[in-house]
Amino acid sequence: MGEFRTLNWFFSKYKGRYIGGILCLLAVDILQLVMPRLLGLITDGLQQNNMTYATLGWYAIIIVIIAVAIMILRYIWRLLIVGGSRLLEKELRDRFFAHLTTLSPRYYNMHKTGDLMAHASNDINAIRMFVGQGIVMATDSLFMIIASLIVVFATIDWRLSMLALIPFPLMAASVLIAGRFIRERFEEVQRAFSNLTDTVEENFTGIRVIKAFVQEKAELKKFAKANKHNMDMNMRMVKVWGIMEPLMQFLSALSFIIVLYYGGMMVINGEITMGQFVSFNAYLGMLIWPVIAIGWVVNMAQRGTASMKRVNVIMNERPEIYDDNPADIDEIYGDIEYKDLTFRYEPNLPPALTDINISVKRGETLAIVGRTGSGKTTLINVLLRLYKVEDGHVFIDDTDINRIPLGILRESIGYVPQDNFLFSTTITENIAFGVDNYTMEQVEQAARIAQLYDDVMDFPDKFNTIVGERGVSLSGGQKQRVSIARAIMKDPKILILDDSLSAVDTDTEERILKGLSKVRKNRTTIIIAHRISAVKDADQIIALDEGRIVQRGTHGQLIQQEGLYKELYEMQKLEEELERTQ
Ligand SMILES: Nc1ncnc2c1ncn2[C@@H]1O[C@H](COP(=O)(O)OP(=O)(O)OP(=O)(O)O)[C@@H](O)[C@H]1O
Repeated sequence: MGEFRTLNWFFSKYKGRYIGGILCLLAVDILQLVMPRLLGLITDGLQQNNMTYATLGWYAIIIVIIAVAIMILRYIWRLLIVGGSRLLEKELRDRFFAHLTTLSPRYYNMHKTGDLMAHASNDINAIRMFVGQGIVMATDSLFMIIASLIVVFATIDWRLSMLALIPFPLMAASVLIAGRFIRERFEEVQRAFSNLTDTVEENFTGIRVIKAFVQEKAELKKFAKANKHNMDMNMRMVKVWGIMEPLMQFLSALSFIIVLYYGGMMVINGEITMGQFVSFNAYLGMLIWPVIAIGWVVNMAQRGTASMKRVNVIMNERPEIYDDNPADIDEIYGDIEYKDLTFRYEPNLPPALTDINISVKRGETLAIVGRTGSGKTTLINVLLRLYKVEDGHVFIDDTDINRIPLGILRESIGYVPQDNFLFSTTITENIAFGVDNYTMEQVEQAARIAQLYDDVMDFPDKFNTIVGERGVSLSGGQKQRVSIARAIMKDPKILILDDSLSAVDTDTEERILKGLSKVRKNRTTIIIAHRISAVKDADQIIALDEGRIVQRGTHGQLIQQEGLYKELYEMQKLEEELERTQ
């Protein structure tokens, strides 16, 4: 239960709500306890023939008043406590999500998104159930059990009470045991269902590949298998669930039989009155639910605690990259320097970058070329502080990158990543992502520079066109250009294009680069490209091979040298010629 200490902020914030709720709940319980007693009094009155119409009427009025009070108070505690648990769910999920956004990409490389989603839904649900229903059931059951036992033991007959209680431990134990089975099987059902939805989702996302490889039948088979597994798991669950109610009814019937037989004999022998017999039966009826509930609460508590533990582990994860001793900087200007940088993603992996030395002055353009996997993107990851580098190796404006406040650093960089992620919203919002105040002119201007404007004008809703999920309705080249427009829109001090011109033809590429150079005054630009045409005008070009800089210079200098750059250049010339002759 110590795990729930992390929720202290919540309970102290909503103390009043919980105390009020529990008081109402106890008031309902007390009122409920009065009912059987009234029934007993009425029975005795009727049996002893001393009941008048008027007293009967009074009893009826009292019962109605109690019933109305129970109804109102029950509604209030439900609002307070069940509503409170919904508040907890919301606030906990907000905190959880906010915390996840602070974690670095390395964390996400090591944890599956599906698992994080499961924590955000299933675990937070389990915590909500325990903090809402669990607290209610525990308070309610314990109070009802103790209070009804005291009443029956004290006011009716202790021997009858003892006998009637014989099946109760059996009931609690079977709920507890069955509950464990149910929980296990329920988890299997959830896993089967998430497997089923994963299969469907993957099919929808990959529908083009599936069709192109004529895999519809194979996929149908896979789906049928997942669907059957889902049903089997549900059947296993139904088998345990199905036995619960009949078993409970049987065990409680045993209790009633004991009372009927033994209690009946006591009435015949005059040891208890008819009224006591009737109210005993009513108390017994009231005890059954709390006893069953105790079993449920124990299960709920176990589940809630396990979930709380898992959520706590994630919440205690310290962001690897954060502002520690930040320099007093308001803006950056764009001088970039890498000094003797050797970088590994993980200590046990070979270095992705070795002995890197680069110096770019503000306003200059640096181009990076190299074969796939040579470390180009890694250079950018380090500059964006997406991964941690040691102090003393990467500088912006002569300040160590680790001391530049993250917010300022990332606001000052316009980054067009390799995988152009678009949100399922309008083109305008995709372009203006990350900019709070903007005008349509700015959006249009960014689209013009990115050579996207004409394409957008051809769409029926122009800039209000909604981009389908992950931008399916746009071509690869259009998506790249939306991404470029997004980076331009930020008017950044440093613009980074990571292989962002690969899906456009060379003419468009040239126009984009020209447009960029016009607005590039004092802006440092880094272009990563596979095509020489994209990099030939850069102030300096570096060629990377297996994480090392193997060549550096301008286009003019590099094509004079034997080496990687010239190889790439020759190869591309050959490709172009081949294309022309085809
Ligand atoms: N998150 C990561 N964890 C571990 N290793 C990584 C990670 N990202 C990249 N690497 C490795 O680092 C090396 C350089 O990768 P990088 O992405 O920088 O190459 P690249 O030159 O940008 O390649 P491409 O042109 O294909 O994008 C590769 O060997 C890659 O496997």
